[in-house]
Amino acid sequence: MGSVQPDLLVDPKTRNVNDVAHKIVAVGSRSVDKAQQFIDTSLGGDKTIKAFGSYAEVYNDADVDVIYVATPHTYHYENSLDAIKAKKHVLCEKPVTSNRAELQSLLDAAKENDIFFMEAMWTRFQPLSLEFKKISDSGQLGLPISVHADLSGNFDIHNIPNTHRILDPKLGGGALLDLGPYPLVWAIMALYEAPANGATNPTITGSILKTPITGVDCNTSFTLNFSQSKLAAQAVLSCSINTDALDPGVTIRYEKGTIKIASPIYVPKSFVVQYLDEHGALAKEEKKFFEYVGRGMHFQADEVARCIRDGKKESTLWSHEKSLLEMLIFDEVRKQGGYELPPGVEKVV
Ligand SMILES: NC(=O)C1=CN([C@@H]2O[C@H](COP(=O)(O)OP(=O)(O)OC[C@H]3O[C@@H](n4cnc5c(N)ncnc54)[C@H](OP(=O)(O)O)[C@@H]3O)[C@@H](O)[C@H]2O)C=CC1
Ligand SMILES: O=C1OC[C@@H](O)[C@H](O)[C@H]1O
Repeated sequence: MGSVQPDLLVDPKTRNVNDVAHKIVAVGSRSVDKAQQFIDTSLGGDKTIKAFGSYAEVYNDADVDVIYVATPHTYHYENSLDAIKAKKHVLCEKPVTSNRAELQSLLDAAKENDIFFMEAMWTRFQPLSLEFKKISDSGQLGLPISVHADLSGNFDIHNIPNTHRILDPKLGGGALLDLGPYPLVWAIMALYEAPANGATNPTITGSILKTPITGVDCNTSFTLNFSQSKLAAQAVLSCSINTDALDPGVTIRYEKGTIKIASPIYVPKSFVVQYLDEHGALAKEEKKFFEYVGRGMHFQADEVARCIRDGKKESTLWSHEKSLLEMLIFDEVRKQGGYELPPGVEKVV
């Protein structure tokens, strides 16, 4: 089961949104009882929501416009493809697929079927991120020089079953695919999207330490050099499944200042901007706080609704190009780190 649904119940007016609204029409599960249980426990028992015992029934329901895919990573490709073939728009959880080839195949199918498709990179749409982007891109801090970002989580890997999605290689287990999208989204926002970079791809170096429990990546770090444009900047990114997250989780240094993003970096509630004087000493510090009703997943849902209303097939803020870059980076880091998914798991290679 996914996690965007409870946020869809929040009145959009609480976040000053008046132009779009959301309605949960159906919940699909491999078990109808589980679908009904989710409706009862997470969606207030709303009798108007249909409980289906298969995903196909959701894809084929005439009242459904958009499918939210929130199965384990290695099922995103086939679930999204089935939805697209049924002519439904798709919001698919991160990481969007197991590899870049699967994503390209999905994007081809979305184009052929004239369907909107977006990876659920919810962090990109939060008000904090929009405010961060204004400051970062304005030039008031000068050019960005480096991004240090980490997302780790202690999943108690010695005590959870090997079949847990975080440990099972068949489900794309490990740190990179699950947690890696979040340090990466900050590097993409600060560096890839920086006006001076002009959407130029970085060079990629990755290192992986695997857990002997199942062989998935336990501690992964990757660096991205953005130096083929007017920018000369480096992102140093990391993720682990056996330790807690750093706080602040993201530090971005610029020629004339620093921005520190509070943990958790997937839904931060504050950041600090430090302005340096001409001697490099701290001249001024500003802290910005963000509050809203809900967990913060509704902002991406608003984007999906607006794009579909306006006939768009992709979001500008989290475009297909950015998801493709993400998968290119993850493929390369897994290659350099020697983490191969079991044969047959990747449906397109
Ligand atoms: N944006 C965010 O903050 C978050 C995003 N995620 C993303 O959402 C996805 C799902 O994560 P999470 O909910 O923790 O995962 P779970 O392991 O809890 O699986 C979610 C559901 O997927 C269904 N499912 C379908 N096929 C399988 C299978 N072979 N094995 C196990 N479950 C299967 C099950 O539903 P059923 O039996 O009802 O069909 C299950 O309840 C991941 O890709 C993750 O990256 C996760 C957490 C937070
Ligand atoms: O998307 C996510 O965000 C929070 C993490 O704890 C979780 O494992 C991940 O899937």
